[in-house]
Amino acid sequence: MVRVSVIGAKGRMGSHVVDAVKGADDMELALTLDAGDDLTAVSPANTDVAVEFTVPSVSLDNVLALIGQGVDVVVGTTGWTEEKLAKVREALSAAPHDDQAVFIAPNFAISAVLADHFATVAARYFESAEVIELHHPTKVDAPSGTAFHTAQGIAVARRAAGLGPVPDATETDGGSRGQVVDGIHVHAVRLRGLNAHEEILFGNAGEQLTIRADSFDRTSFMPGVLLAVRKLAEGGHAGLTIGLDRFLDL
Ligand SMILES: NC(=O)C1=CN([C@@H]2O[C@H](COP(=O)(O)OP(=O)(O)OC[C@H]3O[C@@H](n4cnc5c(N)ncnc54)[C@H](O)[C@@H]3O)[C@@H](O)[C@H]2O)C=CC1
Ligand SMILES: O=C(O)C1=N[C@H](C(=O)O)C[C@H](O)C1
Repeated sequence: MVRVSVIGAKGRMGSHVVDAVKGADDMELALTLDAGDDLTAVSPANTDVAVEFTVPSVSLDNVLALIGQGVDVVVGTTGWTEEKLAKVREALSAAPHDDQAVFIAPNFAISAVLADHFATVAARYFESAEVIELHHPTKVDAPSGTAFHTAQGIAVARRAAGLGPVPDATETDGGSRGQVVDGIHVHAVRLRGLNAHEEILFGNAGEQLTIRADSFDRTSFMPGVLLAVRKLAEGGHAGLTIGLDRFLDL
């Protein structure tokens, strides 16, 4: 049995993870912690894998603390920058065990992971590309971690194909053109009734491709979370791994 502790267990995602772990035949729920709880309670004596879904402002500190405790960590919290990732890699290089693993995914839903993947495939064939993410109005960060990751993937693919900047004649902009991530405009919608959605728009003269992923319910993220837990528990993923695509045969 894989012993799983959940950090952020009272949150929207954390509470779903608690239920998913309880419902998995090969896992048992170890500790459930939330704001104010002491992470040093999590250790190899009680936990094989910790799952972290909290808020971007605290996630790095939590992950560093869990590495120090010697447990593998699956992270779903957003807000990861290159600087933060470098701190995780540094902590892992000084970790208690050589084979210690941290896995971070901007999105655990198969629809979103595939949309992201298809976008990187499509990117080199189109002159224009923009990303629109649409979420519930209780989300604290914008743009979504997924949209940020998608835009970066498109930008890398465009550069590799020798494409220049996206065409855009805008001269006056009060913010309507969204946030520019690596040259790709990303727009964030917050609307009651939505959960987590992303549209990736590609355009050429006279044609358009739209790739859209919809997570209507947080249960959509749970198979991906459990897959990541199983992958870390079986070993062979030492260090920092980013993106569920790494565990799918894409
Ligand atoms: N990777 C993925 O597939 C997904 C990622 N997310 C991301 O997961 C994160 C959490 O989202 P939600 O669950 O909707 O947020 P939420 O606000 O419902 O839950 C966050 C939880 O973390 C707790 N918390 C705050 N500080 C803490 C600390 N220092 N230690 C332990 N717990 C602490 C809060 O009390 C709360 O219970 C966000 O960054 C969100 O973007 C959300 C959905 C899917
Ligand atoms: O806060 C959310 O809800 C979500 N957060 C993640 C993100 O920012 O990409 C994943 C998904 O979009 C839901």
